Amino acid sequence: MNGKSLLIIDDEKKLCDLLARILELEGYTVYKAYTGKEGLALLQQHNIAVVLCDVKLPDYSGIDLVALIKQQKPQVEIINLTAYGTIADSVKAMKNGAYDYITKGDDNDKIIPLVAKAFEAADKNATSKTSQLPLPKGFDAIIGQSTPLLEAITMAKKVAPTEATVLLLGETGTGKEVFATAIHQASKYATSTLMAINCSAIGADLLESELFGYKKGAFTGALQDKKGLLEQADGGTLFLDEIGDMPLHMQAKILRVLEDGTFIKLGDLQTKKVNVRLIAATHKNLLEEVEKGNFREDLYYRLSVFTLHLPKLNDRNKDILLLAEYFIKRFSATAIKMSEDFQQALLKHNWKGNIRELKNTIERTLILNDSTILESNLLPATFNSSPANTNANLDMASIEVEHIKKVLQYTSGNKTETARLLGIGLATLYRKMEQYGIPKY
Ligand SMILES: Nc1ncnc2c1ncn2[C@@H]1O[C@H](COP(=O)(O)OP(=O)(O)OP(=O)(O)O)[C@@H](O)[C@H]1O
Repeated sequence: MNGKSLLIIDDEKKLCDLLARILELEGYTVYKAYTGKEGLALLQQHNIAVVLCDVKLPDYSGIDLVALIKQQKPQVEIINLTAYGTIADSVKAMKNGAYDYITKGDDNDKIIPLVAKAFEAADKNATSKTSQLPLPKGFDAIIGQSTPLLEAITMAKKVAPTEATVLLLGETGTGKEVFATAIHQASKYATSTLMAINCSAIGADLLESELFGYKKGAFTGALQDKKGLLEQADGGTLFLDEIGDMPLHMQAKILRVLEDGTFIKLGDLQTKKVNVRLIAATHKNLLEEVEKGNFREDLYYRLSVFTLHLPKLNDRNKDILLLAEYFIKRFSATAIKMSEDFQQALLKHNWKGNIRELKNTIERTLILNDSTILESNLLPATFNSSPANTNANLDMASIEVEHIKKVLQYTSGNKTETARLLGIGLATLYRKMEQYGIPKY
């Protein structure tokens, strides 16, 4: 036994048992589940680091399940098992954070090394949680000194100790979740938990059962009663990210929670009451969504009592270098400075992905960097307007190969993470790996 635990979720019992035997012989402790629900329950009960999961399960789509597992246990790595014809689904699942996928029957010899790699990545996830710098908490985690950001912080500090619902508006990567966490931590609800869910990441049915919970027998596969996030957050805060994507019928249920704290579990007849503070966020213009009929007007007015607008990074230029320095310290153990050119390139860039993009850019640059000074040539091509090396395509290709390999090594072969750091789509990464003959692991 190597003491490492994994979970196989597959409704094809024979295949599930066979895989379990193969992996047990490798020394893993293997848990088996034939439905998504059983799998989720086992994940809560045991210290499981890697999940092998069928893409098509009787009660869940594997794509939704990946998002859900990643949301509940971000350190866990998931390998999808696909049949021919469902590879497109697997690529979607990887976008939701799956580690990799493997074709059933065809790839048996690949399973063992892939599982070993996934365990390495899961270990890394677990340890990276405790990075060199102790992570600042609450409002201290919000880095920046620009006027629009300081104004947002002042407002957030005022509303935090109250019971008011807060609506956070801002483009992707502007720090809505960071603000929601800070508000929770500075509130009386901080003695209980902050539960968060992204309403756009999972399908409508799953979102409903995750939020409101269900009674045993409410639908096929509801084998036992399940508490929803609302109940789990009782006494604490529920953060509804991307609320603009919540289906209309669920908006009605959320409105009721806001009005009197009550809701009904799926398959239940009785009303439950909770004391939960709601924080919602969206990058959408909710008024426009109201006009289009996609968002309830009454919920909009209920939510927008206290609205906080988070500024785009380009509207807070003063913070770009401050944030860059902060991320350098977080990601690097040694003292590293930015050259003047590097700083200018950061200041001139159009940060469409806002702080998330800046954070990823710094992380990527540090991987490539071998010196104590970050130079602008380490930045992706979109940052440098200087004429590119026109010498030969071959050179560019070999640089690209080296770069992809370096990042793959850094992420222990995690393709989703690699694509994220490279700033390209997953399908593009796969295409490039195939084109350049870069081994999958
Ligand atoms: N002011 C800040 N100081 C330090 N880090 C920040 C700040 N704002 C955001 N970040 C970091 O940037 C990344 C994106 O932030 P966050 O997830 O809060 O954005 P978001 O607006 O919720 O994005 P999305 O709408 O895509 O969910 C996170 O890694 C977060 O830690």
